[in-house]
Amino acid sequence: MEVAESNEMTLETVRDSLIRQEDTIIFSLIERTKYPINVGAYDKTKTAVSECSDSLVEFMVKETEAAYAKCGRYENPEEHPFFPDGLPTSLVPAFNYPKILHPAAASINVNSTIWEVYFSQLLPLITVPGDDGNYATSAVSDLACLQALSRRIHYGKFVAEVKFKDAPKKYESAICSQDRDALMKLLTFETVEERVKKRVAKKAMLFGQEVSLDDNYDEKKLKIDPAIVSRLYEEWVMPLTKLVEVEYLLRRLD
Ligand SMILES: O=C(O)C(=O)C[C@]1(C(=O)O)C=C[C@@H](O)C=C1
Repeated sequence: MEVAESNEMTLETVRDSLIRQEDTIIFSLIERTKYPINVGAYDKTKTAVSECSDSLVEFMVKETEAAYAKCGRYENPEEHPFFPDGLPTSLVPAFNYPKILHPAAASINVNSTIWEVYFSQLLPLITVPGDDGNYATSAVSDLACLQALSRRIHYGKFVAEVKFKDAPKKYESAICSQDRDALMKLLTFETVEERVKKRVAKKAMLFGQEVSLDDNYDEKKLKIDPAIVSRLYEEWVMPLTKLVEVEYLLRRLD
């Protein structure tokens, strides 16, 4: 299957986009740290929404995504809903997005894994225990984090497309034999990953600093632990991006 030229996308430009997206992710995580974990927002026994028995956060995300869908957000190949079933159709004129990806890309959505990892592992690391009742505000903040992470992780489709276009021969035999491990090896650049981990830690330190015009403030007090941000990238963000890359490449010759 032929896919259109990658409209000037290169490995450098897709990596630049991933670097820019780090800022969005780190700022959204910093926002979420303002509130304690507020399990009430996720616990169906505490805040289940009466009509549908969803947790508050599920309800909010579904309702928000329905509005986004009507505005055409999910027509954009960079955007992926967390609850794709039964979304309304877009009510706005279609925009002609450049056809960069293989059509099979549309079937790849790892948001259910991102959701699970975010609430069970990531959130407890970046928040303090406790409950201040700010459930709706925390849930809005969660959605911002989830969307930023989802966009970054699914950007793996574009990274994989550029890698494939740059060196189709390198990937073809692993794709033909549907060899996930071989694909994973081929697309991994350990030195790049090391730089990503260091850079996100540095950004977390810079973005999370107190800024004051007074002399007596603690400039070492950080809003988020840079080591945790680095760990999130190492353990979840990069592995899930690579999972998306593998899933994409497996279908690239369909
Ligand atoms: O930059 C790449 O080549 C990517 O595929 C992205 C990424 C990442 O998630 O940051 C993933 C795999 C590589 O090993 C390095 C980095």
